Amino acid sequence: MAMLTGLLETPYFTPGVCIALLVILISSVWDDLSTEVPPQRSAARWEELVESIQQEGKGAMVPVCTYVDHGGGQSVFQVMTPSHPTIILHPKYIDEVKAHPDLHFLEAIRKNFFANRVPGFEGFHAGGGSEKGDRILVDAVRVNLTQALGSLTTPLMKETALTLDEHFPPTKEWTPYIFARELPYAVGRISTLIFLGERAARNKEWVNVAVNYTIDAFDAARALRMWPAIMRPLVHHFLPYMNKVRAHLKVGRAIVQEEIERRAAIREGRLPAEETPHTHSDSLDWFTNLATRYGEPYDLMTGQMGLSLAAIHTTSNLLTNVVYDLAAHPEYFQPLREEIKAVLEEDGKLKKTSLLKLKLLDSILKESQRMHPVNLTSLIRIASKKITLSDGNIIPKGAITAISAHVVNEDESIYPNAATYDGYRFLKKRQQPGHEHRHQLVTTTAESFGFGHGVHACPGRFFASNESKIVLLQLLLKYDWKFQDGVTRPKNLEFATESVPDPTLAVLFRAREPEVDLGRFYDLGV
Ligand code: HEM
Repeated sequence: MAMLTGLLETPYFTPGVCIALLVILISSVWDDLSTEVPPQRSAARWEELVESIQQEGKGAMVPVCTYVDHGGGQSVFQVMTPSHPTIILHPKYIDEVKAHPDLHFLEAIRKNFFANRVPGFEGFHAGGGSEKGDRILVDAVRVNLTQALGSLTTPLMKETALTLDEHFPPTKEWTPYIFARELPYAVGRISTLIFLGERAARNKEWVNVAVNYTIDAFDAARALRMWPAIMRPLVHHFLPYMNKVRAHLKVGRAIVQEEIERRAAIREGRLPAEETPHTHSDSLDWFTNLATRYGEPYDLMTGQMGLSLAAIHTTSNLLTNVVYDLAAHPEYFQPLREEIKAVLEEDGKLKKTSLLKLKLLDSILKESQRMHPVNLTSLIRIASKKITLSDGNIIPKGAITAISAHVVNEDESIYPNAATYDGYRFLKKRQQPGHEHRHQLVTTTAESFGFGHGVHACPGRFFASNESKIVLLQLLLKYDWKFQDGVTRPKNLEFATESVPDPTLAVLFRAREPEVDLGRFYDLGV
């Protein structure tokens, strides 16, 4: 006690404590400090970005593709993105990167989203950082979801029909919809049916969280990056965007918890089984089983947010690009409808294999993805060691890297007339002997990596493909759509590495009589 009193009385005590606290603070944010983008170079809020990009000359960020085009043929160079300096690699390195043991995908995401140091970004760190924890989300999607696809086509067909009727009520008159803004809620509902069951899918509060957590978390990250790293542990408490993100998590957690408890009550006989619309095993079951198998604790709620982050806006982005591309090329409507009609009539019901037969639809999706990938780079990684590439180029330890996608997507030797939209492009490629499977939407290669490539290639792409085809086949049979008079296919908004279809454009929709009675393919009476 006397020693403690003596210590408190020394003139070194207060400065010593202050220095110790400063050291703790600096070391806790050192990772961010060491690679900080100066706040004035950080991107503004999303709405401001859209506005600034639309008013030419005020762009807050220069798109990465500008650097690639003007990079003087360099195959490795560094750019500032809103989050970190990023080393952009030419696609010729893709085979070296795709399975490199010292280049890590989830670590890169963790770094971009403050490594779980700021409450609110838990959805980006669903696995908690352990190897087994991280595998739970990936395996749930790669194994459980993909294996279930065969039994999911009918529920997807039904939910899509109900969802489209709600979000795009069919009318005889041409009706304008801001499609890009409305679609994420439709995709959010349809995806939730598969991830979390019917009750959550029909719960608007949940769909709102699932859709807006992603948007607000990206905004919050941008807002937080406007502050120097050393200030972030303090300012995050006061930023309105951060509070919004944390509010989403709170609402989402309550809904997931209620669903968990409801299912437990049914299992234990406290609620009658018939009250549950839980018709198929879903991510709550998959996560729980995998967590038990791997002996790893797992937060089911953050797993859900991880799924929403990965699935909703990526799929909506692809579908919006297809809708814009088809509005610009209405000559594809008829052949697509004929293909769908032929397959539905031949199969009598929509099977997983029916979707494989929709080869023109597959080609159309892949062409839109080629011309408008969701990200202008792919295979984003962080180097855990200094890496020397095969040609001697060096990636320093701790650097974030990404492969430029548009160099390949616009390569005339791979895609002749690359700047011209050709909905038949991949169908024709598949017609070459031996190439039947090489050019499907879900196939990733060194020439087509909109879903990534290699060990981290998107495990959700089989589901995304099926879901997209089901939404499109219903849109095509039930509606005509077009741009308003004088409007042409809007250019996507590109900033840093992101590419987003114009989120403000009104597309005109009008109901039509489907060639096939779609009611036969699902039972809306349930
Ligand atoms: C059109 C829709 C989609 C696109 C364009 C897309 C794209 C991607 C890309 C580019 C990656 C990173 C791959 C890499 O770096 O090598 C990725 C990873 C991932 N995606 Fe998707 N994705 C889509 C839909 C989905 C869906 C629907 C799900 C879930 C059901 C999903 C779950 C995941 C997961 C869990 C990862 C992480 C993989 C890992 O850690 O190894 N994605 N996705």
